[in-house]
Amino acid sequence: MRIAVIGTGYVGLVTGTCFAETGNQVICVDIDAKKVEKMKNGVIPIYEPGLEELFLRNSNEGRLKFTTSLSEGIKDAQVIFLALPTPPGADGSADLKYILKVADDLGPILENYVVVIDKSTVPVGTAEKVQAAIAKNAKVEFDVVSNPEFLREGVAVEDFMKPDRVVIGTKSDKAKAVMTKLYAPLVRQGNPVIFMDERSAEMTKYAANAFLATKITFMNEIANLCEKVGANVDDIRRGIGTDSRIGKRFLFAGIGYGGSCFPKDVQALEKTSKENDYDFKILKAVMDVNENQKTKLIPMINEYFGGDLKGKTFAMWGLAFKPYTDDIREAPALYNIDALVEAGATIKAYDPEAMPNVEALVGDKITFTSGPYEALKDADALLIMTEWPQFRTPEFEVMNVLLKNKVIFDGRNLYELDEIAEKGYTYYSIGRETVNSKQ
Ligand SMILES: NC(=O)C1=CN([C@@H]2O[C@H](COP(=O)(O)OP(=O)(O)OC[C@H]3O[C@@H](n4cnc5c(N)ncnc54)[C@H](O)[C@@H]3O)[C@@H](O)[C@H]2O)C=CC1
Ligand SMILES: O=C(O)[C@H]1O[C@H](OP(=O)(O)OP(=O)(O)OC[C@H]2O[C@@H](n3ccc(=O)[nH]c3=O)[C@H](O)[C@@H]2O)[C@H](O)[C@@H](O)[C@@H]1O
Repeated sequence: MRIAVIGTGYVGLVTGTCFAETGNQVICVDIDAKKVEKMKNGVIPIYEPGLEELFLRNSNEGRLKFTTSLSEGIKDAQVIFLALPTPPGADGSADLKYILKVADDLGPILENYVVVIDKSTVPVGTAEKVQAAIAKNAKVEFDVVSNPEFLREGVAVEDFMKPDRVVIGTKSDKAKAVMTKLYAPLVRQGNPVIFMDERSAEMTKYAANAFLATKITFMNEIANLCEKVGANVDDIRRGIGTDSRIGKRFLFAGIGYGGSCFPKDVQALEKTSKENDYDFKILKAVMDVNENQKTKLIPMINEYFGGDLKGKTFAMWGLAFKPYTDDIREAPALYNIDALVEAGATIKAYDPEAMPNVEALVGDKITFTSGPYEALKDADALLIMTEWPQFRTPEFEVMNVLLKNKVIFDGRNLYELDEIAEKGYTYYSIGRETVNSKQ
């Protein structure tokens, strides 16, 4: 099939590359000329495990091409994916300006029947708006389909190639047939393609993200209560996760959910509720709890240092909103940087992938180190913000020498309490008893 993908961010580039891998001819369109030039020269603009290999293979074999020209990109396309940003507008609702601009531009240049696919996360009713925007100037028949994406950053290729399910919202039989053919190679393992109407597909995406954000937040509240009653949230997680009705995944307590999607999508769904005169109380609580959770370690740090952080130096391990990505959008680390710097502290940070993005954002507000141990040198304490695997089994003997105080504030519960007590560390984590080894 001939495919155009408009927007080459995390979703667009993965979509384009993976569909090229399944044998389609793909042209990716982006307005960012620098990015397109890079990709034309075989340079992948984002870090996503496993993507580069597929990107290079399909580019070299001529199935994956790049352009800044919408008309060149969509010429002869049978399907057009819209993988454009839908950031929060000033009032919290999803801003559709990128989507509707491209829809406006598409109308006059369509030459044959085409299926236009909303891959972006968009509020209920957007397919109809896109349909209307294209129809204003279109001279040919077309369908607009809602096909939300459920991939996670860091495992995007695997999620895309082996989806738990594919959701397709359309009432058109013609579009249904095209979509069935397109996804056939990805759903061979028996994972279902679920057809529904456009509005239900749009709502499914928000329901999935809001449910997962709620699940995490529920565990964060259990963790907060565990700290008060002297229970261990990791035991609770094991104790409830084994119940197949609850499930083992997305039960990890920590310093809140971040990323480009959960925060904005929960907010946008709450906004949709409000617009429809529905008071979605759980969503409001989820946002409220998550806001506080992000800087949950700060009072603990203050407690340890007697309320005065002026002149203190903190080593920070992890900046990305989660491991295996360089994405720092809504990363809890950023909120902690702000709070600590405001309190007069200095931060030396290390992250395997996200440092360039943080540097571009905060400049010399903090310093960056070339490895995790370098960050510890003369630091008053270690803070853990992201659970990169390399932080899980550090060399404590090396750490003992570098850190001024044997104290760790861990936002991701990387270490066992008895192990850390044995090493002589004072250890604050989430939803677990504090290990106090202070002399
Ligand atoms: N990042 C993720 O893990 C997931 C994101 N989504 C949704 O997918 C959508 C896209 O998200 P990301 O890929 O993260 O966005 P992104 O911000 O990484 O990429 C968007 C791309 O679109 C380009 N663009 C903007 N206007 C354009 C135009 N007029 N023509 C061509 N290109 C244009 C930008 O230059 C950028 O390269 C959002 O709605 C998001 O909520 C859905 C599932 C997962
Ligand atoms: O719409 C989207 O963009 C995507 O949003 C999330 O994917 P992503 O944001 O890439 O990352 P997740 O793995 O879901 O993690 C999100 C946040 O929740 C946090 N989290 C996750 C799981 C957990 O148990 N505890 C927890 O605090 C992570 O640290 C991270 O900050 C969803 O998992 C995807 O299905 C969805 O497609």
